[in-house]
Amino acid sequence: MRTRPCRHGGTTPCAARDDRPGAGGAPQAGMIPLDRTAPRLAIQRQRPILSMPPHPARAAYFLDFDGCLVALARQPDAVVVPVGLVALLNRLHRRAGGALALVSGRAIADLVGMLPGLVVPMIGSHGAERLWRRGRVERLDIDRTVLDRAIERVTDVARTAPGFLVEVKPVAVGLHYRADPSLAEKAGHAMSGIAEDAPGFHLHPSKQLIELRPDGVGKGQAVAALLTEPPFRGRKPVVFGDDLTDEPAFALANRRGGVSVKVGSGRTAARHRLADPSRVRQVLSTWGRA
Ligand SMILES: O=P(O)(O)OC[C@H]1O[C@H](O[C@H]2O[C@H](CO)[C@@H](O)[C@H](O)[C@H]2O)[C@H](O)[C@@H](O)[C@@H]1O
Repeated sequence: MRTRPCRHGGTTPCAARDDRPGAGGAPQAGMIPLDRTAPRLAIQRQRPILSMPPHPARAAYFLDFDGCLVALARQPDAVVVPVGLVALLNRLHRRAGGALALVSGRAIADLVGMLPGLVVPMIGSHGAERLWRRGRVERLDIDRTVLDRAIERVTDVARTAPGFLVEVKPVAVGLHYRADPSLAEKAGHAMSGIAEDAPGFHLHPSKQLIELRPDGVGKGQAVAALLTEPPFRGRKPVVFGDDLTDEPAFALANRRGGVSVKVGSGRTAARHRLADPSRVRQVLSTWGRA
């Protein structure tokens, strides 16, 4: 294993790879299966997103980060935040009367570090963390002993191949294999074994990453909870995301008569699709000025 640490405590060399579900994000042996109930890709039935943008006074925006607002990178700390992204988000947040939140799988500390000056509420670690106002992170209580033991074991697995990278979060741990997608199956088996000895946690497959995260968290629940509180309450959810973790939030937006937007290719329950993060930023920028 190479010993260049990433900011999350992991080590590995990485290279950008294909991120379509099925190209590393698809279930591998030992991994949680994809949601088979999600509709097949049906671009022709998806509506153009700008035809009827929701009025910012009636919308509540929930925005995913990696692969949605910013392009995916070879490893978590190699992501490039485009100039103007923070200003764009702050502007739309203002236009929406504060009803805009980042909803990410990342740790909040990571998001805060990458987005200096951002004033919007944040959901982190797939819903296990929340930053309502800058400076105070609410975090789910977990069994620290269980997680620490799992982190040790995931780190041991990562030592077996240079293509692995461990991401340690305050309440979760992830094993990345973007540098070597052929490690998907090995990662799946190893993480399944670790999850068996981690009561209170479950596996969550992501893009060339498998995470062990606390039970009961997910973006669907996180968005539903925010929608019970002002300034989100009573508004139509507008959800943007690119990954499996975003699907429950898409489904919620659909149920509540909101807008769901999948970024990139792959099966989804979302009713709209945009090609990539640069299109997402264009659309949000237009909405922020409208
Ligand atoms: O919910 P998100 O904001 O999309 O976060 C999901 C995970 O994103 C990060 O991993 C992904 O992006 C990395 C950087 O582009 C990439 O190297 C990796 O392969 C992707 O899986 C992040 O590191 C995770 O903590 C998030 O859960």
